[in-house]
Amino acid sequence: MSVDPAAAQTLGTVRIVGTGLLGASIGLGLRGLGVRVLLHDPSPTALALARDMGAGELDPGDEPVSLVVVGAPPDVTASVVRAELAAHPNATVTDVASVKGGIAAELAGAGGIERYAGGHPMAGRERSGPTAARADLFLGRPWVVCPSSTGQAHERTEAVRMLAVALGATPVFMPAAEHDEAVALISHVPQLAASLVASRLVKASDPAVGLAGQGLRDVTRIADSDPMLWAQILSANAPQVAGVLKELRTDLDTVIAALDALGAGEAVGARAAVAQIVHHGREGRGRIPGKHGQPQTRYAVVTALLPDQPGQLARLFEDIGEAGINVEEFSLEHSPGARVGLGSVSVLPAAREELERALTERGWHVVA
Ligand SMILES: NC(=O)C1=CN([C@@H]2O[C@H](COP(=O)(O)OP(=O)(O)OC[C@H]3O[C@@H](n4cnc5c(N)ncnc54)[C@H](O)[C@@H]3O)[C@@H](O)[C@H]2O)C=CC1
Ligand SMILES: O=C(O)C(=O)Cc1ccc(O)cc1
Repeated sequence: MSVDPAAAQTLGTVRIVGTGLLGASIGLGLRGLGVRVLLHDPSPTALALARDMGAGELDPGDEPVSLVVVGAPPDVTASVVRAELAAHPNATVTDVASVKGGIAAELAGAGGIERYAGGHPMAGRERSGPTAARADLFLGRPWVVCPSSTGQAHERTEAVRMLAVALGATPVFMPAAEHDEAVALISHVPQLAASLVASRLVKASDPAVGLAGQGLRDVTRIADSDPMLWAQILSANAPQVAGVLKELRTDLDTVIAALDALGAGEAVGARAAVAQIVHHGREGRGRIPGKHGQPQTRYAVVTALLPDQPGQLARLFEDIGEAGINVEEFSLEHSPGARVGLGSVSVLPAAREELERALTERGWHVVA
């Protein structure tokens, strides 16, 4: 999946209201395709940062726009959409809020509602604000489009579909209620599960936490998310999320009962119950689209062992630079007290072999 300059050309001038992670990422992606992007945010800092990052220009306020994208927090999205519909009487207005049903209900009967089609790119990060924005955030990701009525004019939903296609996403048309049920299961409960598991660590002993490996990091990655944003998302989708959690509670009760039985020595059937949960988990994970349930790989990752000594990171980057390879992303995994860290260098897939060879030649231990 790649960006689509032809789709971008159909968009006309795009106004982005709310220039945080999502708004600035959309701006960056569209600017890269030559679209005129006008930015607005009540926070002067968020606005200036998005402009400085190249997400668009400050909206002078007197230019006609074809499409307005609202990237504001969920709890103000409906009122911002309403104001944008009124201020831009010919524009299509869309938003990117994570929950759609409440916004659709709040907007029922609003002036110009026939020009609004909600959206939700299924792409994000655990960081917020324009400095976390990236033009390639939406590549290969679903982008849900929720028409505001069954008979909505094609040109309105088409404008939102083209926005998604331009940014390399896959548009998926879905009614708001169906969307909200789905995201409770695939996004909101996983967020809570990550937060609940990570919360168990707060009072854990240092030696226990020191044993942490990649499994714990994988399971808790999104526990780093913004509490304010998630309080809004979870409250906007409360009944749907609670429904999934109740099913989860039934499963939890089954595992707890089995483990209690094992602990008490009355173990007939208990091992089977535990194995069944793990088996079902494998079955469920197998249903996640993408290779082995992983998100589509944009970059190849080469991991090198880094001795825990001053200057090693600088030496690694110098060696990569000398090899003429561009680093797209970098992460360092290092457990306190460990004598080595793992430096993961993300590069374009075509550069992977060359990087492995260059690092090995320069004495680095590249981890398979
Ligand atoms: N963070 C994520 O991973 C994802 C978030 N979303 C949705 O995208 C929307 C934006 O989220 P983020 O970009 O992560 O948040 P963010 O916190 O990075 O950005 C939100 C921006 O909206 C601005 N804002 C606040 N009140 C406003 C108002 N009344 N009018 C206009 N702008 C206002 C803020 O100043 C800030 O710059 C939310 O509705 C969220 O549900 C959707 C997909 C993924
Ligand atoms: O980081 C991830 O994997 C996410 O799933 C991020 C995310 C957060 C909120 C959304 O509404 C959509 C996507």
